[in-house]
Amino acid sequence: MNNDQLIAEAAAARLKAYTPYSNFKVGAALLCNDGRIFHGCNVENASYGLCNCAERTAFFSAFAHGYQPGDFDKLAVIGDTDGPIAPCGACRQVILELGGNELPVVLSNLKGDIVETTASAQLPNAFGGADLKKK
Ligand SMILES: O=c1ccn([C@H]2C[C@H](O)[C@@H](CO)O2)c(=O)[nH]1
Ligand SMILES: [Zn+2]
Repeated sequence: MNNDQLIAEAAAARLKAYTPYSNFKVGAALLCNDGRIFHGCNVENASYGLCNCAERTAFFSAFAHGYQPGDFDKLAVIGDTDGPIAPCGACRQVILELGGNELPVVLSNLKGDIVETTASAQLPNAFGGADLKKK
């Protein structure tokens, strides 16, 4: 599965987004190390703070199907942005913990701009589970 193929999966998921408030649709595709792909789209709510991003939808779907940290090979995300989409801070935090520091993250847009980065590069100096264990 190359980047273009995973981006195409994210683009297909994007079309399922529920976005009556922002009309800004985002898609994500999360590749597992057994080859399975989980899709995510943003799902909005009239109570705006309850909106869930495409990236977190994809991860939460994978966990609901029994996948765990360490099971993922790559995340692709696509939105109708000028440059490659930039995941929000909340998603960067979730991607880092559930996907792991080295998870490749492929960010793209409808024009075909693509950048490949990693979960940890997207959130330097992150708070994490290890911090909770300090007394
Ligand atoms: O990377 C991103 C950025 C934004 N959104 C969603 C959240 C909200 O539904 C809409 C506008 O912020 O786009 C995502 O799903 N992923
Ligand atoms: Zn987000």
